[in-house]
Amino acid sequence: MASIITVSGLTKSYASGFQALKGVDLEIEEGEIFALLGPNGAGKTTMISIICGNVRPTGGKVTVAGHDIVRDYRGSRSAIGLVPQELHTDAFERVIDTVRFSRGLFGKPRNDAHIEKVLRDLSLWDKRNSKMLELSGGMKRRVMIAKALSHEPRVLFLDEPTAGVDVELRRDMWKLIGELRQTGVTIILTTHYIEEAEEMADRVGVINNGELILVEEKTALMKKLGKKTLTVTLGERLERLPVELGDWDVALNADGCEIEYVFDTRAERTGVSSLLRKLGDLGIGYKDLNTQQSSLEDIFVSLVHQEKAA
Ligand SMILES: Nc1ncnc2c1ncn2[C@@H]1O[C@H](COP(=O)(O)OP(=O)(O)OP(=O)(O)O)[C@@H](O)[C@H]1O
Repeated sequence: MASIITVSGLTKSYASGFQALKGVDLEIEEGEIFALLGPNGAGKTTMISIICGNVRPTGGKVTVAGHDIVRDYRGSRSAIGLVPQELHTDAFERVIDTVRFSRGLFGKPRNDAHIEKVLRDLSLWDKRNSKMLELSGGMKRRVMIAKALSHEPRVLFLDEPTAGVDVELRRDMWKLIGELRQTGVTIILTTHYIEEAEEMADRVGVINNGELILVEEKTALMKKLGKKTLTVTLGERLERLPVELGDWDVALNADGCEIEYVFDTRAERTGVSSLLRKLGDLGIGYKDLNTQQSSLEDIFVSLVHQEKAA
């Protein structure tokens, strides 16, 4: 698939001398949902701000829809819709006016049909004449997305789209973002919520300390780096783990009714069959076996941890 954003050798040193980005290379494919993960201060906002033309890079090159972000700022910026973290709109402005106004900022002619489509897609059409102060928090967030989509961008940046919202609203937002992708827009989101990336992203990038330490298809990433946990539901409750199981990374859980064994799926010998044999030898019966892939969160924590150790 064609790239809609190309980032090569991107560096950023702030006036303080702090190097926030240390040579980032990244290609974003048209139509994908890309999640950028990273701990606080990793460089996510710096990178997005550079791509959107709000912060000047120190070195490297970025193009958006074929436009160089420095030499052709207007061309690249008009291909981008940015939904910032903070909600800022005039409390007394009507929904439809604030969305129309955003379109006007890009010098685009009025297009009522497009504005109506955006508001309908975001379930805001019924609220078009409401003042901003009359809306719930979730609706206000949707208005920010409507504003970002008002000038028909090809790429939508969402900076922590669900920061500080309740679980239900977060799920609504995920559904909405999934629906937006059906319209063909490329979506890049930053998030601290790993389950957000796990739920929605096609690819995941992990940035740490100004470096992109990993970019991978989400499913491949979870398979490749994942560990699995085998849960053995015991026939009878155990008081304690037999010493004979000391060779395996096992724990006794669920009040003595389950043994959990964490193993590396990539290992030549996972230890699963020998563990089960050993249980048989010890006369420990089981009722059920279940394996579970480790979450993106486990993978992320271990990646960042490895980097720190290195
Ligand atoms: N204007 C600035 N001047 C100096 N340093 C800055 C400036 N803006 C950001 N930084 C530093 O650059 C680093 C990266 O910041 P950035 O905001 O890009 O991180 P982030 O990954 O978005 O973090 P968070 O998840 O906390 O928003 C941080 O150490 C930050 O203190």
